[in-house]
Amino acid sequence: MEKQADIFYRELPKVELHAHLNGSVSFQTIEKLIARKPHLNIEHNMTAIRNGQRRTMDECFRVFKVIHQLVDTEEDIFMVAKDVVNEFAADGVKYLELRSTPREEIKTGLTKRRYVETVLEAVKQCKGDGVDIDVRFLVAIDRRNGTEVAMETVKLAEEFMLSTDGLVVGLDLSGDPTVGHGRDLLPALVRAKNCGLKLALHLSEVPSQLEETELLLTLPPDRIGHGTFLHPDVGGSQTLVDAVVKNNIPLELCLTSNVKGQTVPCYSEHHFKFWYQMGHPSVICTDDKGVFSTDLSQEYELAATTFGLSHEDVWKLSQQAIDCTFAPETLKQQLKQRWIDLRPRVFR
Ligand SMILES: CNc1ncnc2c1ncn2[C@@H]1O[C@H](COP(=O)(O)O)[C@@H](O)[C@H]1O
Ligand SMILES: [Zn+2]
Repeated sequence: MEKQADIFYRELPKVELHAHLNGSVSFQTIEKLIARKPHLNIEHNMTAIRNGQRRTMDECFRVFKVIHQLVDTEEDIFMVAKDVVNEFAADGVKYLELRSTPREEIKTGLTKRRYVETVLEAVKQCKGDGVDIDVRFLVAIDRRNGTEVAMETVKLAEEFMLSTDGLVVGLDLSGDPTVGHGRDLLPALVRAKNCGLKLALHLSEVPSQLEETELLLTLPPDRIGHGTFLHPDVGGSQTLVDAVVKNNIPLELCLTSNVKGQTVPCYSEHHFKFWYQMGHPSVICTDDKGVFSTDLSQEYELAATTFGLSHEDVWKLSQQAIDCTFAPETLKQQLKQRWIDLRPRVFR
């Protein structure tokens, strides 16, 4: 991260709903990982995209491969998860839904189950340490791994949902959007939905996925990641927009991620404008704060300066995000009270 957001945005209580664990690893944590694994010869410029730089989606996905090389043991995952949770808390995030793809690393003996357990242990330790943030977890399906792995992942997520006292709340569908087809993953997603897992799906992140998007919208998902190419001006369709509006599906919008990954030409052309103007539930998120060198305060500030939002508009935006969480009703009420309590301090 190169520049800090204005104090208003940092003190604003925030909800983060779209954060991939390994994309959220900070510069400082990468330093520690590089020191643990000097033989990999990994340098900083291979793990983060600085301000002003742009990458193709393909290049972005190569960055994740590098980070995965650095994060391949239980100890690494534990440290990464703890650091990421602490960093979001330090940035004023009061409620975080973290997502990550369970990985198996034969070399280090890591299993998918241990992977998830380790992340959850880190989250619990943060809670025990009194870190001021509520965290929930979404198990991620990487779309490039196909039908069987997707089904396995859903079964794992289901088990964790039932055994973790509400810490695991849902499922994410992510991975390189140019690889694979949603149709192959539909049975797994249907099963997830039927067993009570909430669905947060990356949808229409790249152009020309009308058919896949239409199909996945029939589920329907509980939230949409990006939805960059849903609306007709960019090759989507009114039918898709209508389906999203009719089902009132909130969008998770990640400005810097989309601009640096070049699916959106510049901030002012971000589809935030389209959905926000319609009054559709839109939640500002980071996606990968480490990889894209940002944080949630900066993303709120960017949205405000780009689209001329007042402090009052920004406050409403962060407050309305509470209703888009997968948190139980009691926690939503607690969060709303937190916002009321914190308001005088933010607007002092
Ligand atoms: C830039 N837009 C994006 N589009 C789609 N998937 C993305 C993504 N950013 C991140 N991921 C998904 O998250 C993984 C890294 O975190 P975890 O190892 O799961 O914690 C990536 O490998 C990819 O599957
Ligand atoms: Zn994402």
